[in-house]
This record gives sequence, structure tokens and C-alpha cells, in this order.
Amino acid sequence: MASSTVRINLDGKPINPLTILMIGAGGFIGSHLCEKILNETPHKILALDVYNDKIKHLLESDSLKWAGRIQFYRINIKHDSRLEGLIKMSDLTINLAAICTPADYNTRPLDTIYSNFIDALPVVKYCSENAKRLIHFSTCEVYGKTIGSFLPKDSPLRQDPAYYVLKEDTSPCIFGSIEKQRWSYACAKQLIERLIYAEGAENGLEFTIVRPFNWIGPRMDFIPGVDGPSEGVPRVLACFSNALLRREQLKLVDGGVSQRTFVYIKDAIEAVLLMIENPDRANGHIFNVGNPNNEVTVRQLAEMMTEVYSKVSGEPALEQPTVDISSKEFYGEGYDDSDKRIPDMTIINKQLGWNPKTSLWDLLDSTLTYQHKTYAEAIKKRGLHVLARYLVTAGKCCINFVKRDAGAFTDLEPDNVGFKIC
Ligand SMILES: NC(=O)c1ccc[n+]([C@@H]2O[C@H](COP(=O)([O-])OP(=O)(O)OC[C@H]3O[C@@H](n4cnc5c(N)ncnc54)[C@H](O)[C@@H]3O)[C@@H](O)[C@H]2O)c1
Ligand SMILES: O=C(O)[C@H]1O[C@H](OP(=O)(O)OP(=O)(O)OC[C@H]2O[C@@H](n3ccc(=O)[nH]c3=O)[C@H](O)[C@@H]2O)[C@H](O)[C@@H](O)[C@@H]1O
Repeated sequence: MASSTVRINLDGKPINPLTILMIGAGGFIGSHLCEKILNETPHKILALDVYNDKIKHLLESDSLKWAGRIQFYRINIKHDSRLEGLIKMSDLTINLAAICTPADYNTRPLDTIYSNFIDALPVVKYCSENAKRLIHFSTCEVYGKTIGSFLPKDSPLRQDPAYYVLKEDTSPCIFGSIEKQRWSYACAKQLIERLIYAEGAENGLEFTIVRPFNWIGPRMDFIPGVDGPSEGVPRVLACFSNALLRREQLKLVDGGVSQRTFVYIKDAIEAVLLMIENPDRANGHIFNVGNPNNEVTVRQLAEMMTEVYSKVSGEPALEQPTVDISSKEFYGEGYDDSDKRIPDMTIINKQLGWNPKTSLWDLLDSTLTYQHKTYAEAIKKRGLHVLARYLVTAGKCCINFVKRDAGAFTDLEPDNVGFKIC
């Protein structure tokens, strides 16, 4: 931050520079939060993660204006004795670390529960014991299914917001049966919320709990086979982006009838900054952070993304851009779904005056522009290599390498070798 003017918070109080320990800083939300803090505040960040690819641009150059205000710690919080020391060094801890992709919840339920509950325990304990403030990232999934989803399909009560709008202080948490392992994540997040709340009530922990409602934008998850495993299944934005980039059909799980509200990551991060800088208004609260105006079914999301991507890439959409798939085939046994997620905004409005701004069309436009610029070329190159590999294996051609002798065919990296098929 260039200016040395005193910044004031919502109550007109000066904002003192903070040292913030951000656990999970190398992820999607963490990378945007680091950028925001470094660009717009004088705060220091101790950025903790096992990966740092998404924040490399913030760490690399000494000449950057924020040099010295961010320090990366490659730490796995499952087993690292440095954690308590870092919490003690900081004014505030923000915990983002988690397994949070639905494809893992029913296939790796133990890892999911350990990551979202057991691994978060020491963070809560050290904050409480050392009287340090904690902002913990939970999820809108703690609400589970809506009450309305249990009503008969033709019940007029389904139109009544009392049966579907999700409120922090009154809505119940409704999960499926134990064999529906989808809910392992939501249940672990709910229990850590209850523990944090109890630490606040019994031991005076200063906490804020964030319940994100489908935050999306650039750098979310990975594109399978490019910057993540080929067989990996990321969240819906990256699944659909991947299909669009490869000119494949977008897969609609169980007909794509589930509904979601999507909020632009840059809007959501503004809410988090308000929480950081207004502790008197944020402590002791649980906040929904979402955009109730951006509701669509997953099918509508697929249609909109197809239209936006066609505009962004200049390529016409496929004749049949989507295909239905069962959840069992897509996610495996034990999957279940949230039917509808509309956040009630009363508490965040009252406490922090925050409202999201960006429409679904606009946020998809900027996000898909980013996806196209970042991945389209890499995917084309990889496609050529797969084709070449197939042709060689099938004995249909031989390959002349044109840049360097790359040794075994399997060692080829699209970026450093070219070839001619003959
Ligand atoms: N993106 C959303 O819309 C959304 C919605 C609801 C909840 N959340 C919650 O917000 C948080 C961040 O989500 P995200 O979308 O940025 O996910 P992400 O997967 O991109 O980021 C999580 C980061 O935590 C790190 N991490 C995980 N386990 C760790 C460990 N043991 N030690 C150190 N680092 C570890 C990962 O390497 C990753 O960089 C999560 O707690 C998630 O449950 C996100
Ligand atoms: O983002 C959130 O607020 C929370 O919700 C997500 O859960 P969900 O919205 O179900 O996950 P997505 O992968 O984004 O899927 C959204 C919907 O699209 C569907 N889907 C997903 C991928 C796909 O290729 N096709 C498809 O139809 C899913 O079945 C689901 O109905 C994840 O659990 C967390 O990241 C987070 O806590």
C-alpha cells in the first residue's frame, strides 16, 4: 500500500497494522485474500500451506511494493510443531485449510473428516489458549438440505422462503444418512463450528465463522491433466471449464436440477476484509457470505457458461453442449446433494454493511476469459501429444522430434519439445 494515510474502520477507529497467520494461503480463496491484503492494507501475512503455486506471483519478486509483508511457510498442519509459535506471533489466525471438493467426501471420507475436524483442532486450541483471534472458514454445506425439499413436490409451501432461505441463527442442519458419505464434510465442519462456538462461550475465544456460498473465480481448483491429476474431479466451475476448453460435453449430474447461488470471489473477499478490520462487529458471529441474486440450476449454469465461453473463445458451441450422468457414475457410491442454497443476508448486512455486486454473467465472463487465456494453449499442445502418442503406439506413423532429443516418448513435455509426424 503506497499511501501512509491512517485507515479507519466502520466505527471510525484507526486500523492498526496486523500480523495475520493465513493457514491454507496457497489455495483459491487464500490467494485472492493475500492479493487483497497486500494491495490495499499495511498488514503482514504469514502464509502457511503445503503448496504455493497460486501465490508464487506474490512471493517471487523482491521489487514488489509489498516485499517483506508476506512470508511463506511450507507446513502441513497435521504434524508440525511450528504451528503454535506462528499463532503466537500473529494478531489474527485465518484458517482456510481443508479438503473441500465433493468428489473426495464419499471416496475419501476419513481424510475429509480428519482434514475438516481433527486437523483444525490444534488451531482452535492454540488460538484459545493464547488469547488470539480466529477467523475460521466453514461452509454453507452445514445447512445440508432445505426443509422445503421434504415437502411434496406440488406443495405451495415450497414457494415460501421460510422453507428454503438459510439463516445462520435459526436454520437447522439437515444431512442424509450415514451411508451417504457426502455429508462427512458438512458434519465435520459443523462439529468444528460447535467447538469454536463453545470455546467462545466457555473460554472467551474471539472468533468469526465464515460460511461461503459457492465462491467462484480465477484460480479455483485445477484443470485435470494440466495443473492437476488427469482423473481428478474438481468443483463444478473447473469441471465445466475443462469440458469447454476441450470441446467436450458438460456433464449434468442427476439432470442438473440442483440449485446454487454463485458469488464472485472478489466480492466475497471484500466481506472477509471487513471481518478482519472490524473485530468488534465480527467477533462472536457466524456469517453467510453469498449472492442470493445469482441463483441458477446447475443446468442453467452449464448453458450460461457455454454461451459465455463461446463469446470469449470465438468458437461456436457444440450442437449438444450437455449430457446427463448419474451421480453414482460421476461421484460413486454415497453421493448425495444439497437441493438449494439461498443465503439470508440479514446478519452480514447489519454487522458489516456488505452486499455482493457482480452478476453471474459478469463473473463468468471474467472467469472464463481467465480460463481461456491460462489454459487453452496448454490443452491444445497436450491434445497434439496424445494424438501423436496414439499414432505411434498404433504403428500409424513415426515421429521426428524438432527441438531436442527427448529420450523416451513418455518423457515428453509439450512445452519443451516439438515434433513432426511423418
Ligand atoms: N470456495 C468456496 O466456495 C468454498 C465454499 C465453502 C467453504 N469453503 C471453505 O473455504 C476454505 C478454503 O477453500 P478454497 O476454495 O480456497 O479451497 P482450496 O482447496 O483451494 O484451498 C485450501 C488450501 O488449504 C491447504 N491445506 C489443506 N490441508 C492442509 C494442511 N494439512 N496443512 C497445510 N495446508 C493445507 C491446501 O493445500 C489448499 O491450498 C476451506 O476451508 C473450504 O472448506 C470454500
Ligand atoms: O462452494 C461451496 O459453497 C461449498 O459447496 C461445494 O459443494 P457443491 O456446490 O455441491 O460442489 P460443486 O462441485 O461446485 O457442485 C455443484 C453442483 O454441480 C453438480 N456438478 C458438478 C460437477 C459436474 O461436472 N457436473 C455437475 O452437475 C454437482 O452435482 C452439484 O449439484 C463444496 O462442498 C465446497 O467447496 C463448498 O464447501
